[in-house]
Order: sequence, then structure tokens, then C-alpha cells
Amino acid sequence: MSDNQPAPVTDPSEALLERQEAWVVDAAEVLYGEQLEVAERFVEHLVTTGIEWGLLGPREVPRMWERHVLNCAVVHELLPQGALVADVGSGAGLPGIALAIARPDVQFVLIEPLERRVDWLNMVIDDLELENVDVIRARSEQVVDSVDVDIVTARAVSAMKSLIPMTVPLLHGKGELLAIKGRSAPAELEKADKVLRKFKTKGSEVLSIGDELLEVPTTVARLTYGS
Ligand SMILES: C[S@@+](CC[C@H](N)C(=O)[O-])C[C@H]1O[C@@H](n2cnc3c(N)ncnc32)[C@H](O)[C@@H]1O
Repeated sequence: MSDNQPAPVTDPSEALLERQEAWVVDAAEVLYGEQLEVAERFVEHLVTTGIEWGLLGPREVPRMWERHVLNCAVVHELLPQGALVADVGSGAGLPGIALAIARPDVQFVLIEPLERRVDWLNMVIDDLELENVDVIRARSEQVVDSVDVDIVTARAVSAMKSLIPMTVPLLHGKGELLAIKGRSAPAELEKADKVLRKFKTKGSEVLSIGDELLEVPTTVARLTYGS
């Protein structure tokens, strides 16, 4: 597309839950339960202000539930009750806010360096009245001394080889990194072999999550640390 062509116009109503396929509606109901209305308001933000502020592309509107929100929300089954989670490179709250809505018992800190994204995250958190989410404007490497969590999540931030040094220090020797990945996960782990050893990774596995709910299950690389 040339520069002087207008951006494609998208209709935010294409993301309404009632306009999704039946399996998407079923999965959203199972994953969000009583919080479904809050999840719908999150999606509304993603497809309006999220796109206006340039956090997501307009083409994502019709597939916002399936490809972004539900794909992240299924990972909640890997979060223990009452855990403390850091979502590194949260961007538009993926997976951080998608998970925080599903799991009010879990405390989240979203770590994101870009000001515009942090402003958007704070606006959405205020609007949805989420009490279990904080945002820190920083690169993860800058907050190792002040952040100590049970679990780090990350999606579309970096290849495993560089994601590990960026995230694992936030666990301070004990906990898990849950990296939402595509099909490249096994190959990325192979390439990260040296880094896995350097960071004393106890276990590494590639999991397929949400097979029973999603058309395309979510692939998660889970790395474990400590006893
Ligand atoms: C491609 S976006 C992905 C955003 C979101 N996780 C998603 O799946 O839509 C990568 C994000 O990582 C952030 N990021 C890059 N390096 C980072 C670092 N060292 N610490 C924390 N966030 C970082 C960027 O600012 C950006 O918001």
C-alpha cells in the first residue's frame, strides 16, 4: 500500500462476542465465567483505543478473541492459586490483562518500557477497575532488584535465546518462565541450549494448552528453576 492511501477502515463491532463463531463464545464463557463482561470490555478497548493508539493493527479486529485474548487466557491453567506473575513486554496487555481478568486471585505486574503502551495499559486497568494489576515502565533488565515473582509470562517479545536473560533473573532462582510461542518453540529451545545451562534451567518443555477449547491450541515453552 502506498503512503497516501488511507488506512483500512475496520468496524469494531466485528469483535463483538455475539458475532463470533459458537466455539469462540463457548471458550470465552468457560475461561471467563463471571468475568466475561469485563473481558468483553477489554476487547472493546483493544479494537478501539488499542488500534487508535497504534498498539495493534486493524486487521486483528475480527480475530481479537480467537487469536489474542483466548489464546492468552487459556494459559491461566498453568498459574497456581495466589501466584505473583510478571508479564514482560506486555504491549496491549497480552497476555497480562487477558490473564488478570480470568484470575482475580493472581497478582500481576506488567513490565513495559514504551510510554504510550504504559499509558494505554494504565487507562484500561483503571477503566476495568482491575485491582490485581500494576504496571512498571521499564525494561525488564532494569527492575531485577525490585521485582521477585513466582512466574514470568511473555508473548512475542523475543526468541528464547534472548528472552531467557531478559526474564529469568526476575525469578531470583525459583519459579517458571511461561513463554507463549508458535510452532518454532522446540527449535528456539534447541538454539538456546547454552543459555538454558547458563541460567541453571531445571526443566524445559513445550506444552499445548487449551486443546479442548480452541481451534488452534496455544503453545507454551515452560522453563522451571529452583527446587
Ligand atoms: C511485539 S510486542 C508484543 C506485545 C504483547 N506481548 C503481545 O503479545 O501482543 C513486544 C513488546 O515487548 C516490549 N519489550 C521489548 N524489550 C523489552 C524489555 N527488555 N523489557 C520489557 N519489555 C520489552 C516492547 O516494548 C513491546 O511492547
